[in-house]
Amino acid sequence: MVHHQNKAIREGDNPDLTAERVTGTFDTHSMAAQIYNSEAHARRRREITEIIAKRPELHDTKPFPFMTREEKILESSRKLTLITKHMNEIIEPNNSNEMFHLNNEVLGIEGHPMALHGIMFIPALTAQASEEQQKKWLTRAINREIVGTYAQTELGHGTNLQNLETTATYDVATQEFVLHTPTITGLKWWPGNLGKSSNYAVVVALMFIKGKNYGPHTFMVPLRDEKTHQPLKGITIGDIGPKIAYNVTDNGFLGFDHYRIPRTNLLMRHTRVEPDGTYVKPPHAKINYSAMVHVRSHMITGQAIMLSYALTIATRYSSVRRQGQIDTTQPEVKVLEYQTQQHRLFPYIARAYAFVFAGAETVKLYERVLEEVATGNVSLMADLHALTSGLKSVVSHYTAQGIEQARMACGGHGYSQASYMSEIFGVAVGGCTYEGENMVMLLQLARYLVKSASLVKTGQSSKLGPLVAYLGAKSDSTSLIDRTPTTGFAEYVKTFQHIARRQTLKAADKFFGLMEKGEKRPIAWNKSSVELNRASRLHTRLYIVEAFVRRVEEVADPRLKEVLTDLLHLHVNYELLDMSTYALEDGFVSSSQLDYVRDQLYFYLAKIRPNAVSLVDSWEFSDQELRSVLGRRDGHVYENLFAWAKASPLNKTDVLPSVDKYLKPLMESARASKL
Ligand SMILES: CC(C)(COP(=O)(O)OP(=O)(O)OC[C@H]1O[C@@H](n2cnc3c(N)ncnc32)[C@H](O)[C@@H]1OP(=O)(O)O)[C@@H](O)C(=O)NCCC(=O)NCCSC(=O)CCCCCCCCCCCCCCC(=O)O
Ligand SMILES: Cc1cc2nc3c(=O)[nH]c(=O)nc-3n(C[C@H](O)[C@H](O)[C@H](O)COP(=O)(O)OP(=O)(O)OC[C@H]3O[C@@H](n4cnc5c(N)ncnc54)[C@H](O)[C@@H]3O)c2cc1C
Repeated sequence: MVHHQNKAIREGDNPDLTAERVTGTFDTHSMAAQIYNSEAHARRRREITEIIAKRPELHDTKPFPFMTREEKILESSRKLTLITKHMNEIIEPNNSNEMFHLNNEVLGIEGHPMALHGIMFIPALTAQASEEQQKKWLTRAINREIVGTYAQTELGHGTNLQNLETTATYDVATQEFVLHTPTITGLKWWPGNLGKSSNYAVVVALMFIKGKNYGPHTFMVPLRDEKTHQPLKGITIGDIGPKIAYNVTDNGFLGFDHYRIPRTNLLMRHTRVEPDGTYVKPPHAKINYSAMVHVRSHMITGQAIMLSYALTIATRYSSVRRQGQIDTTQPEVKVLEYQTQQHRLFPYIARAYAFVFAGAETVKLYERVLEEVATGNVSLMADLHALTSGLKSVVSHYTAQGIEQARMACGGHGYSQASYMSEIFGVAVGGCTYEGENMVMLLQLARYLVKSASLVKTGQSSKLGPLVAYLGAKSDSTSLIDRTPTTGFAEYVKTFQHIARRQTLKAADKFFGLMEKGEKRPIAWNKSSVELNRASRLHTRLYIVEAFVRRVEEVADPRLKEVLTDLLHLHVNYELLDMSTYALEDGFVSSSQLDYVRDQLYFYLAKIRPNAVSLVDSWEFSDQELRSVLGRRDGHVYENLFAWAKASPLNKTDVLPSVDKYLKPLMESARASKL
């Protein structure tokens, strides 16, 4: 048996796809170890996939698009129960990476009844509950004796947490907090799994003590009777209805009618309220926002994975889809031969790699900050908040764009739910909104950038943190791209730094200038906000490039290094062209340099072409995880599309009741009236 570099090759596969895999120049298992940050993790992913493949009870009973929402929820609950029961046979206990993979394989991306339990409820209790509170609730939550969510957003307010309407008013006499929803707009609205699944929630409410508003605080709140699952007295609760996607998750509404909880249900690791109502403030004003920072840190990787789902589907399909000719004397070509198709897909393949590398760095920083905050050191919280605010916005935006490009790259079949593209898009694009609407989060990063710009302007550049140190450096007079013999990325990085620095300082100038002219700070901020957000995007895109460069520098295997270097070349040239307005406007990059950048882009599209399928195969998504007929590993698309269509519920009978009831009588009466 021949050992190929691409480990996805199997006998009997579509020969067009096998031909693509044979040309791969690197070992896809080794690349998976880069993507998943260690050989051990990549291997464990494969082992988990194999275990699941052998357990039919963990497979979908029919394709998701053929199920109603109720059926999906039932099916997902069935599988969730099974994986909870057999968890220790499949994954290492409490290994969140393995749990994430297990969930993606078995439950899929549409959510499940405990989605928010894992991603926000447990992290909120871990970071914000005191040790005593953790003994009471956290172990039960981890054991899944109770199911919880994170209830913050309201019908009338999501972004602006200071204006939430849900109040938690301290009653000194009974040592209780009274939770209350004063209006319809104060109803909690959106929290995942709040509607039907959860019996507890970490609720965010404005805390009032003796008439004083202490702002948003987090409370552990029982919602439903643990035995009957009926809503408790004083609680109004339900599902908010179907959404664009993510419909297995019961996003919900919740209202409180003077609902009492003990004082000790305020999460008290960092903040306390004494029995007499004395407030002990936390070491950082935003420490209660930790569950949001948790998701923002992890969702970068989650988004990269969803982008890669779509790219795997589109790249594999483009290798088996033949349409038209390039040389009219030759047979029809694979659509992947078209430069336009490559230009549509390959830069996003590069972005997906860039995002997953940036995501890994973000999680590392998050874990460090988590440890430090637990010991009372909050010094890195602002940096982490700025970084994750920018990354969640930029990455979710390009992920949604990339998925949509991948869908269109599949032509008509991309529009069929057999491709699964619409669900992937729908779930991923939610990331532009949840955990802080993208514009709003870019503006959070802009606050940090403006402060940094002001250090530069006042000659205090030495005080800049490592993420923004480049703002204090001097630019060359022009970019040296194509003017130096170096083959590295230093000139590109310097060019991105120049662009981000110039835009940041310019936007800050605009803001400070407006204030100097007498505008109040918030008005000046609003009038500068488009320019400020441009700066935030450029800063974040620079960070992503740098994270990519750092990773490529670390890679030792020469075959991996070569293909990752090709991808990085593609990335920097594509990014620079995409932001060429900024590069050209002060003459830092000339139009002839941009011609060079364009040529480089086309060169690397062609160079990557033989590795395209191996680059997407390296993510090692199983067919079960991808849930896409077009993206099948074996490339047998057409026969399976036909089988999929035949399985459509509409094809159960030859004549639909709607035809019997309406169309037949309509046609008959039309015929009769002609007589
Ligand atoms: C930040 C706000 C916009 C404003 O908040 P405030 O009004 O309180 O701020 P102020 O104006 O008073 O002060 C600003 C000030 O505070 C600093 N700040 C703000 N936040 C933080 C923070 N978190 N840390 C540190 N500092 C912070 C800020 O920098 C300013 O400092 P300066 O004054 O010095 O400039 C706030 O209102 C806000 O955050 N709004 C957004 C609301 C929001 O995000 N809501 C989220 C609700 S929960 C939700 O949406 C859940 C969705 C979950 C969906 C499912 C997700 C599934 C994803 C799965 C991914 C898993 C993948 C795993 C993969 C893997 O890892 O393998
Ligand atoms: C799939 C999904 C899952 C969710 N899960 C949860 C959950 O589990 N728990 C939970 O509590 N919430 C959840 N949410 C809610 C989510 O966090 C909020 O919808 C999100 O934070 C945006 O807030 P908003 O809806 O109030 O938007 P708005 O703030 O009303 O945004 C509307 C528009 O106003 C703009 N805007 C608002 N404020 C400003 C500003 N200061 N400056 C400039 N522009 C501004 C925005 O950019 C946007 O264009 C979920 C939402 C979705 C879509």
